[in-house]
Amino acid sequence: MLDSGSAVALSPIETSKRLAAYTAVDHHVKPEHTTIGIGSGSTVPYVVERIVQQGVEANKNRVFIPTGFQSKLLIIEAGLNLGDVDEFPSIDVTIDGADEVDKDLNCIKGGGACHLREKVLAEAAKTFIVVADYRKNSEYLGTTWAPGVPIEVVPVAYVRVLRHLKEVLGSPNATLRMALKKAGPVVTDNGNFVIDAPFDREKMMNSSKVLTQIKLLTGVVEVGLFCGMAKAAYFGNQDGTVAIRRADGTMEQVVAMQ
Ligand SMILES: O=C[C@H](O)[C@H](O)[C@H](O)COP(=O)(O)O
Repeated sequence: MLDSGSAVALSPIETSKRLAAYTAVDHHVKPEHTTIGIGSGSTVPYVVERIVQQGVEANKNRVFIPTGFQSKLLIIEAGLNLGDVDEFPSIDVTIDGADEVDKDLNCIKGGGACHLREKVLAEAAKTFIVVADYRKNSEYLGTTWAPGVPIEVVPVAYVRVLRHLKEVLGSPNATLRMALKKAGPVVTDNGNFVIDAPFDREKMMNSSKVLTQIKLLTGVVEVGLFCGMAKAAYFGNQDGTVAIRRADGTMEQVVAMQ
């Protein structure tokens, strides 16, 4: 799982993900960091790959905290020390993927239904960094990520929440996320369902308001809108560069180290 960077030729998209992940690790996972949050999705394996490349000595006293089942396996398979956020509630740096990131670093997350634990680890971190390929780099949320805002909801409340989203909050196409290789809905690592709720451009331009409105609905556990949380986002580009967008408004384009 973790040898994708060496012998196998990567597709342009995978190469972009790897560029972003490697650069973010090089910039933010430093020798003095001992607690590191590992996010979910298809970009994060490259984060783990780069951390492993820092060597056994660098990693022997570090603890890695996963955001779900997938990242837990990644940590174990890489031979890194596994911890949990209830034991390590303060994390030096968390690096995670995103489904879309806007110009102010607000993110849609939860395409893999992991956004509850991801948000816990993002909040627990002194530094929260996002890594993604160039397709996720948008001016406004909802531009390229069509399914909508992922919402984790307790099963007993999903019908009520869906109705409220459609009839009151202005998301007429909100749907319960269905599993692909199982009959019935996607069930999260926490035993809950996921609703995907698309909103129009005008609403998504004020994503913190959308977040607050949804979060107030009874039965909603967490919303896949991460507003004002990321310190920086790293986007791997097709030309081999990485675009870095920081929370302080600065932007930079760097040539990535392989
Ligand atoms: O629930 C899943 C997460 O929020 C992922 O971090 C997100 O879907 C991005 O995944 P990928 O790196 O595969 O695009």
